[in-house]
Formats: sequence, structure tokens, C-alpha cells
Amino acid sequence: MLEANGVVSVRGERTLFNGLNLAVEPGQLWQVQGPNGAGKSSFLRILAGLLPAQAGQVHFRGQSIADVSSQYHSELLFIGHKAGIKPELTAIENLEFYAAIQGHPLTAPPYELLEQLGLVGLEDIPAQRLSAGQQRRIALARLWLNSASLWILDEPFTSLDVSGIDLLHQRFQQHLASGGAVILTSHQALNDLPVQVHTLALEYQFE
Ligand SMILES: Nc1ncnc2c1ncn2[C@@H]1O[C@H](COP(=O)(O)OP(=O)(O)OP(=O)(O)O)[C@@H](O)[C@H]1O
Repeated sequence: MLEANGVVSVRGERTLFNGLNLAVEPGQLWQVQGPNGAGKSSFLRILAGLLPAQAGQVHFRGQSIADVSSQYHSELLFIGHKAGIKPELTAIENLEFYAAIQGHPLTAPPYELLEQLGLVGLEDIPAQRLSAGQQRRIALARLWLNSASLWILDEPFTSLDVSGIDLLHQRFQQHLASGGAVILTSHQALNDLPVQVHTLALEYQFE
């Protein structure tokens, strides 16, 4: 589904990685690991076409992501490590916003999803007044409002409690079972995930 070959990234004076390869098949979950500053977020952004690489290629279904940019972005869901929510909007308004920008406006308030996300009773409060974990739950609602086949998620578990982590695990399992793929970073071990976790380890390069 997604293939990266010989990817090189230089940021500032430092070469973060020099020739990274990755091949992601449908139904697979990949965890990009490594210490702070190793370049995990940079690599995810390169895979998502949001950051240029200094060398190397990224192909989606056999075609360069630069050549099929609009098809790629319709099949890709990227959620960065910042929550990516609109702070002045309520949970419902954020969900309506996500659905609308994906071209599938909601026809009724998404109460069922809010309940699943544990946000019932909080739906009318501006997101900026919710806790970090509640804000993360709003951001992750996109995983239910989207039909993208490839999910690239930077630290999706940050701030989530045990039930939030469990909810995310279940969602990953459904997505993979339907032929989707997930690439994520996480500083936590993913031992409890009920699917096989493939890993790509980055090391901190000093030069
Ligand atoms: N916008 C930027 N301009 C220049 N350098 C940057 C920029 N963003 C990040 N870097 C540098 O790139 C390096 C890798 O950062 P990156 O965020 O990819 O690492 P990471 O492995 O995701 O780290 P963490 O685990 O702390 O989130 C860091 O040394 C950082 O200073």
C-alpha cells in the first residue's frame, strides 16, 4: 500500500536519517519507535507528503505520492501530535467540521459517536475548556468519520486514559480487518494491542 525507499531527512545541521525504508501492506499496523528527536514525526510528515525529504521516494499503491497527490490525500488520514481541534468550537461542532471538510456533512448530531468517545454531557463546552484527554478524544473522532484506508497518527495515545486506549485499540482492529493500514508513533509499548505490531526503530543520529 505504502512504500518508502531510501528516505533521507536533514533538519537544520543534522541528518535525522539517511536511507530509511518501509513497506506497509493492507491490514498492517506499524509503530515507528525511537528516542526524542530521532525524527519520528519528521518521517511521518514525509510519508504524509507534508514535509519534503532530501532524497528517496514514497509510493502509494505503486505511484509516487507527488504524482497522485489528490488521490493520496483522499485515502490518507493524518493526525499530528498536536490535537488538531478547533478550540473555540464544541465537541459536536468539531465533529461536524471534520465531517464537512471530508465532504460527508452530518445530517444529525453525532450523539452515538460522542457516547462512544465518552464525551456525553460535555458536548456544548468549547473544546479549549476540556481536559487534554477529552480534547484528544475529539481529535480522534476523525477515525470514525473518515473512510481513508491509510492512517498516519503521531502519538495518538497521548493523554488518553485506559478506556480511551482500549477504544483506540478496538478501532485499529476494525480498520485493519477491513483492509486498512496504520502507521503510528508511540512512546508506549503496544503490548495490549490485539493485532500484530510491526516496528521500525530510528536511532538518534548526532551528525
Ligand atoms: N520545523 C523544524 N525546523 C527545523 N528542525 C526541526 C523542525 N521540527 C523538528 N526539527 C528537528 O528535527 C529533529 C527531529 O524532530 P522530530 O519531531 O521529527 O523527532 P521525534 O522523534 O518525533 O521526537 P519526539 O519523540 O520528541 O516527538 C529534532 O532535532 C528537531 O529539533
